[in-house]
Amino acid sequence: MKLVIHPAVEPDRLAALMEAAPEAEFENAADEDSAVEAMVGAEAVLGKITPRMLARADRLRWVQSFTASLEHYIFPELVEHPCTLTNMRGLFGDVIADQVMGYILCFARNLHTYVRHQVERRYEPAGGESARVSFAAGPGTVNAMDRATIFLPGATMGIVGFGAIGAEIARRAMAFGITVHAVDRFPDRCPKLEGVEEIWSVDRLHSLLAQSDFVVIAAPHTPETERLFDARTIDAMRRSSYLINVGRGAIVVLDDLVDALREGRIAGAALDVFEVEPLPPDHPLWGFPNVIITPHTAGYSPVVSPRHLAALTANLRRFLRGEPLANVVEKALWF
Ligand SMILES: NC(=O)C1=CN([C@@H]2O[C@H](COP(=O)(O)OP(=O)(O)OC[C@H]3O[C@@H](n4cnc5c(N)ncnc54)[C@H](O)[C@@H]3O)[C@@H](O)[C@H]2O)C=CC1
Ligand SMILES: O=C(O)C(=O)CO
Repeated sequence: MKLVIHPAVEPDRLAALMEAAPEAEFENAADEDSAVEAMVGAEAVLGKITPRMLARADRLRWVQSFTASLEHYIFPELVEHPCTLTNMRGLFGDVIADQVMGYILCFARNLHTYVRHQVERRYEPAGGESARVSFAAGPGTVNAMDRATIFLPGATMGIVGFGAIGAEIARRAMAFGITVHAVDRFPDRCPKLEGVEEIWSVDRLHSLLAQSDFVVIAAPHTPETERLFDARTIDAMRRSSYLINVGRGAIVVLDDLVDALREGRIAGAALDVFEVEPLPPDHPLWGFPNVIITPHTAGYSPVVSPRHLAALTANLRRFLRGEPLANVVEKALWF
């Protein structure tokens, strides 16, 4: 059986795939032209298939993407084609959830502000010296402390997209005492997690936003989620709440977010993904002290590469044995 890998993987990865499927013939295609050449007779593509590759396919039955998200993979002919498409959902849940809790702890305890202060050798409470607490100073000072911090066991989180990542975020948030709600395209298919208040359908997004101190986007970029967080949606959030996006950049309209931040219509944001990546150096988002920017690295961890290879080889074995594949996606939902 012939399989095309595109783009080509490292020799150690190829060796692991060959070991998992000694009976298969692998074409580790260095570029699109060689991948197109190799498509005749190929029954599977591991990685990215392009329209030119698909046009040459005569025996294709399976495409396994190397990523969880599919917006750069999917095109009309692939949606129409009878091959099965599988993705890499589920590899990143715990890793990305740790990063989300990192953002939340920064906002709750002002750690991002103190890191900036440290660069300036500035020994001062977030919110200025007037926010320093002295219990001898009488009423009012405690209010200043209240304004500068968030007590997590009293906080609420709204998760948009309650899949593998969303569920792990919820698990950690609940361990900090945060009350968690969510919306999802398919509430009935979501992981069942004790303690999560409710998982609503997406038509209740605005109710979710109205009651959340932290709004976390962990959904894919699909036609339904593209530009979902525009000015109208952002305005449904509380003025005191923070927007966190670890899903995909195209879900949040950055110009609208910048306007909301400028006008104090939300408290801040933490973003790992952007409409345009890399985020240009002159983008206004860089200038906000209440914004944390990470360069699409929320999924980085030493555990991810071994998990990726294990998921790939496991699905490859299933395919060769004719067993049902893991992480089959409904192509039409993505286009
Ligand atoms: N920042 C990063 O480095 C990474 C980001 N991601 C992003 O996270 C996304 C989710 O990954 P997983 O949790 O592993 O996938 P998953 O498939 O387990 O979860 C996605 C969830 O979003 C839901 N969903 C789909 N359309 C929706 C909509 N219109 N509104 C609300 N929910 C909707 C799905 O029903 C599903 O429950 C990926 O598609 C990718 O875009 C994934 C890996 C790394
Ligand atoms: O797999 C994905 O979708 C990613 O974003 C990996 O970083």
